[in-house]
Amino acid sequence: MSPLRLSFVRNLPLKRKLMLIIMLCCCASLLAASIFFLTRDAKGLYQVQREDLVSLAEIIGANSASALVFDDPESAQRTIAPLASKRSILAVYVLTSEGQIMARHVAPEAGNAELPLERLGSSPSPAAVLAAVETIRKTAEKNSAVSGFDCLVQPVYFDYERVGTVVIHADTELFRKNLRWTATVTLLFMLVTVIAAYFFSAKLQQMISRPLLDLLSSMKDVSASKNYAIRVAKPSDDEIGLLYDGFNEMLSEIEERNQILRQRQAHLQQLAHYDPLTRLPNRTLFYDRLAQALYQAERSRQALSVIFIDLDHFKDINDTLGHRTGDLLLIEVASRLSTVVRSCDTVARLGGDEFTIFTQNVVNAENAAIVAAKLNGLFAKPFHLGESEIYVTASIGVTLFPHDGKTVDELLMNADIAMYHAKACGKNVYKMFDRKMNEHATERVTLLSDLRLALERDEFVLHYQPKVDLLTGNVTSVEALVRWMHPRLGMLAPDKFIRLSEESGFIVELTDWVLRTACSQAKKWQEQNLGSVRVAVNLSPYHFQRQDVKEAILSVLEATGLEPALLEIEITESALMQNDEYTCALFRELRELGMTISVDDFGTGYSSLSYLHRFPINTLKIDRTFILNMMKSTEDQAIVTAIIAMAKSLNMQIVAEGVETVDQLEKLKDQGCHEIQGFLVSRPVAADAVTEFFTPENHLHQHTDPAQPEPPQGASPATRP
Ligand SMILES: Nc1nc2c(ncn2[C@@H]2O[C@H](COP(=O)(O)O[C@H]3[C@@H](O)[C@H](n4cnc5c(=O)[nH]c(N)nc54)O[C@@H]3COP(=O)(O)O)[C@@H](O)[C@H]2O)c(=O)[nH]1
Repeated sequence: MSPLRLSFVRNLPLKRKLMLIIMLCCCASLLAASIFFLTRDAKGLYQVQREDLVSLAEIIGANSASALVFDDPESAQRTIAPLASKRSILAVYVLTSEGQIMARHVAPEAGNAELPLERLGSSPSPAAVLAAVETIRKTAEKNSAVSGFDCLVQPVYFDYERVGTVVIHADTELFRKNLRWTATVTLLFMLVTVIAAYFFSAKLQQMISRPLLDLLSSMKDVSASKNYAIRVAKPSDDEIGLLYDGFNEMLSEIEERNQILRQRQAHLQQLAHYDPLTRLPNRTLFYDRLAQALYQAERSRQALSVIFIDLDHFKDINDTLGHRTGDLLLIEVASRLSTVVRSCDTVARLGGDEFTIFTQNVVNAENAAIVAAKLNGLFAKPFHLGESEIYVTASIGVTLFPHDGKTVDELLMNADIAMYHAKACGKNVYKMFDRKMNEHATERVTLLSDLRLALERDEFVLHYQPKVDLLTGNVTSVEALVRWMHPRLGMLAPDKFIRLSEESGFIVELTDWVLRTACSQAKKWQEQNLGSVRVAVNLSPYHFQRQDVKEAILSVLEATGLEPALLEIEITESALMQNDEYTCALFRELRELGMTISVDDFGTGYSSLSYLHRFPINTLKIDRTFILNMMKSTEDQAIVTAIIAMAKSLNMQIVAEGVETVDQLEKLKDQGCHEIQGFLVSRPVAADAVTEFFTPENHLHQHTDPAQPEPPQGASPATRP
């Protein structure tokens, strides 16, 4: 079959295909059966006719044998005369063995038939007769029943000797009639059977195709409705039933996968839009909601406030009490913040300890300030975090739409700027945004870009402040304190740029510079025969985020040639607690190399006695706020006493920072403090002025005036009486 036909069949609907197959099979088998039976019937009919002819010929032969022997044509003619009444016999000839026709009977109906012996004429020659008889015999052997007549050549014997031949021509009409009848019946039977087969196959194809079509329609339903909970009822237990089972199983699997996908999608949605720790909306969702709220507010001409909240000293809490406590604090803060706002407002966590809120339908700035004050009040009560109870404050910045800004970015930036101002104002307050604040922010950005160039331009300078032994009055070491000679703003103190350096990551480069400059200066002093002047360098907590602090310090020592024993590392209490395993190991190594490790601003952090004990620390420097207040506050006095006692019990050296008055000095002496540092001795001075600390006349006992200003670079310590 051509490929075109095949594809035509292949593309037929299933029920047509089934019908076609059934009908083809049925017709083919009927045809084969009909041909078989028709052939068999034809053969049988022909056989009967032949047998009749043979027995007739034998009878004629037997009766005409004596007539042939005795050459009696009349007797032979009489023998065949009764055949005239037999309509099926067309002609009968009795021939002598020499070829003479002794008797003949030709029926009138034989006129149409081309009888061979009749074609020879009325007196044929014996040879022609014999030749014609031979032809008839050969024809008879071929069973030529369809040539219009049948013939038979039968030899006649007398005493086992052939005496003649009987030739019979019979009419085959009856045979053909019978055959036609059989064929007609067969055809009719075929027709009836085909019709029956058609109806039967129609039923059968329905049995097969209906469930398949039903399944197909269910599939379409599922596909259109996307309802994978649909199940199809199995019509039977055969292969089609299995197909239904398979379909149902597939739906169950899709449903199950969809369920998982939905869960994952919901989870992703949650992750994409919510902060996993506090479950508050995250930055993305906050931006989105704020954008929508701004759109609404603009249409309804209403005001809206955006509030930025940043926890004060959150890093210290994280570093000292651990990240778990930090997390608990954030969760608790989130829950407190949510109590203040209405359901139409949004509280979000932007990241770290930064929270944002927007409140809708704000009547005026006072209204927004009330909310900010309420938020501020949330931090008045302590936070119970596991076993700890701590007080935490927050700095809050508030900005208003449309007054301060119109876009999400603008408003968030303003609220952030206002929050920074709240921090700068001593923290634990809220500040309403003011356009002037922008100028400060711009200044900050300018300062940051200046900062990056300052190293190249050699704008940093170190001042040194001495620490004096209270027993001997001698200077034990000098602390290197950086200053920035800003080309436009003049001499800037570290509090103007250290935090900015830390936030921008510049602190690493700056600390490297301070370390290198301080060490090479200390080496110079040594070479100037001032003796061994130990120099103390402040390391920022951010500096410890690099893992090669030790290598950086050693390479500076190697480059400058300073002995490790002449270097003191100062680190704040909060930095000490951060990354404690690493810091502890680092300090141990630095101490083993001979360096001194001091903890700066001690008392402001949260370190416990047991915690401190684990660190290889040489010196504790009591924060200057305690020294400043110790004369008027018994509490601060008690803290100073406790710190001194604790340090002594841990065999640590004690330095009191910020000593400005003789009273403070005397008190500290009484308490058994080892060293002091402060304006009473000297303000930080330029490197050249340091030499004076080491002359005998510049002894502690001569220092009296704490109020002198910080001297210009190169000036000598102004504290000498
Ligand atoms: N990471 C780094 N931090 C540094 C570096 N240089 C300084 N700093 C830190 O900056 C903070 C401010 O320092 P500074 O303005 O230099 O102030 C120091 C002294 O001037 C001041 N001081 C000393 N005595 C008195 C006093 O009697 N009264 C008074 N009101 N102030 C006084 O204290 C500062 C030194 O303090 P400390 O470091 O805690 O010993 C300051 O925290 C510096 O640490 C740097 O290179 N890297």
